[in-house]
Formats: sequence, C-alpha cells, structure tokens
Amino acid sequence: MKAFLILEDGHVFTGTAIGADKEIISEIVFNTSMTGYLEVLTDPSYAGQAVVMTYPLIGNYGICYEDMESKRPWPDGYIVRELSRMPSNFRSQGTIQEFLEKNEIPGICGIDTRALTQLLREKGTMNGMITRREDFDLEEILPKLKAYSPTGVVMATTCKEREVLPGDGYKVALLDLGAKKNIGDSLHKRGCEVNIYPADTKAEDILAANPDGIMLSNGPGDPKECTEIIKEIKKLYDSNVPIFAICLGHQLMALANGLDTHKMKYGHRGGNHPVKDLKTGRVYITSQNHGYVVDTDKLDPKVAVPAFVNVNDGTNEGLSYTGKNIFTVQYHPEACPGPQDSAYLFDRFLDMMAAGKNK
Ligand SMILES: NC(=O)CC[C@H](N)C(=O)O
Repeated sequence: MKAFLILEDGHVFTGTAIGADKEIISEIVFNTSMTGYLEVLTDPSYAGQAVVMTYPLIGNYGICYEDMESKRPWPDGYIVRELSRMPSNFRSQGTIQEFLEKNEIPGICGIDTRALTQLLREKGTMNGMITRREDFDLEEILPKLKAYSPTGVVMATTCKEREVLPGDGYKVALLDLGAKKNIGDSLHKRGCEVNIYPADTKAEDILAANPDGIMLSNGPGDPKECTEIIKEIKKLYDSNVPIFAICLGHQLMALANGLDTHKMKYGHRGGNHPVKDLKTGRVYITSQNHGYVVDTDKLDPKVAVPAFVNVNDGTNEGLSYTGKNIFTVQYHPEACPGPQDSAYLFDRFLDMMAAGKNK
C-alpha cells in the first residue's frame, strides 16, 4: 500500500506504508546511526518527533526486547529507505513491522531518505505528515503542519511513580525527564542505589531522602517549556549535592542559572559526533540526540565554564559549574546506541560523590 510523507514546505515523498494504519503530524528529524535502531525507537527524547534513519537498510538484526531503552517506542512516525522483512539474528524476537504495528506507530519506506535528509539540512528541521490517503489536499494540510509543535512531552514520557534499582553504593536520585534506561543502569552497574523520580517531583522531596548525588536525565521537547521543573532544579543547584546532567538535564540546569537555549537548524542525532574536552584537548566520538543547545557566548565564568565543545560546529557540549560539584553534558555517555567512549563520565560522577561524602 502507498504512503505519503508531506513536508511543511510542500514537498511530497511517495513510498510504501509500514507500521500502523494511522495518519500523523510530527516534527521530522534525521538520525545518522548505522546500528541501534531499536535504541533510537525506544529513546523517550523522540516523543513528538518522527525519525528518518539515514542508514539505508533498517531492521536486519530484528527486534531484541532486552535492548529497549524504555518500555515502549516513542516517535510518532518512522521513515526508512528499506525495511528488512526477514531479520537474521539468533537474538531476534520479531520484526520492526510487527513492533511498529503493535505500538501503533505508522511509517513509510522506499523513499529517497538521502534527498529528504539533504532537504532537512538545507532548510532546517520541518514538520510533516505521514498518511495513506491518496486524495490529500495540500492547501488544507500545510497550515496544520506549520502550526504543529510538540508539547507536554516530558510528562508523557516520565515514570508515574518512584522506582528503585537497589544497590549498596552511593545513593543517587535520578530525575526522570524521559530517561533512557542505560542512565540508571550505568549507575546501578557501578553499585549505586538508584532512586528514579517522576519529572514533577519537588526538590524538597528529593533532598529529604538525603541522596549522595543527583542525576538529571535526557528528555524530549523544548527545554524552555519545562518552567516548573526548572524552578525545582534551581533548588537542587542550591543544595550543594553533587549533580551530573545529560542532554535535557544539561539544558534545564543552564536555564535554571539564567543561561539561554535555542533551537538548532537540524540538530545532532547520530553515533559519531566528535566532542572536544576543553581541559585535555582530547576528542571523543559521542552518541547524540538533541535539537536544542545552550548559548554560551555571554556565559559568565562566575556561573559556569564550557567543558566540552562540538568539533563540527563549535556548539556547546558541556558545562562545569563554578564553585559547585556540578557538571553537565549535551551528549550521551550512556550511549545505547553509539560509542561507549564517554562512559568514564559516570565514574567521574562517582568520584564527585566520594569527595562530597568525605567532606
Ligand atoms: N536527548 C535529549 O535529552 C534531548 C533534549 C531536547 N529535547 C533537545 O532536543 O535538545
């Protein structure tokens, strides 16, 4: 059956329908990872977006439920060049087609994803519609596409109640803003007791449990939408408990301290983004998934200093907060998918908690 991807600038791509029989409007973003499609699909940061995979063959090693980064897939839609119909892998428990259908996610395959990605790079991220309707009316649809913006996505993805990963080591409070599973797992693996809190938890409740450290997770949407959470994060900042933050958590900590964020032209989503540690000059290849970035041009060194920078476009990739045990990164040390080169940052967080305990 035919499906259509209609972009807000009027471009229409015709392909084959995959996944669920449903029409969606979403923000179309592209991811350049060559593997790890299940981790991408189950990363809650994609809530409110439809993902184009630039790698031309997706699904060839099937679906391995153990690799999921959350309890379900989050993108509104899925766009690929070729979808593997016959996965070959001893771990495989199903196909992407079944997985998308079961989770009510529509998609399109057989379109020129390279042309689509070039368009998104030239014009910037655009909204779009995936539909199976052949009689669509562009005049009626385009204003709807232009008006779309994802809202309320953090509360849609966060856990509903506190969850605990037991451990004998440091006690970490993980604020779940739409967290990928491997953030909690990376701390749990290092012996931590990880207390996972819903995104709307008050700072007082988190601090009352006396954590050794606080972890702010990744998450979907525009960071500036999270006004209430930002207020609580400011209180966590004031508490002097060591804090490590990833992606959305990094952006919210910046906003809590008077910095600004802006939407990038087409964002960073993939598994090979080079990031430079400004202290050592060493470059790490990192996993990334973000559309917003912290502005550092007017950064007051009394508040924070840039710790990492993106080698491709010079955008900020991390901050170290002055006089505080707080460091935050824009990229994904938890990987999944992508290189694990930055996993040492979790060890750095443990060192920070050790220093805090010895005080
Ligand atoms: N992975 C994330 O935490 C993404 C943060 C934010 N939603 C952005 O797109 O920039």
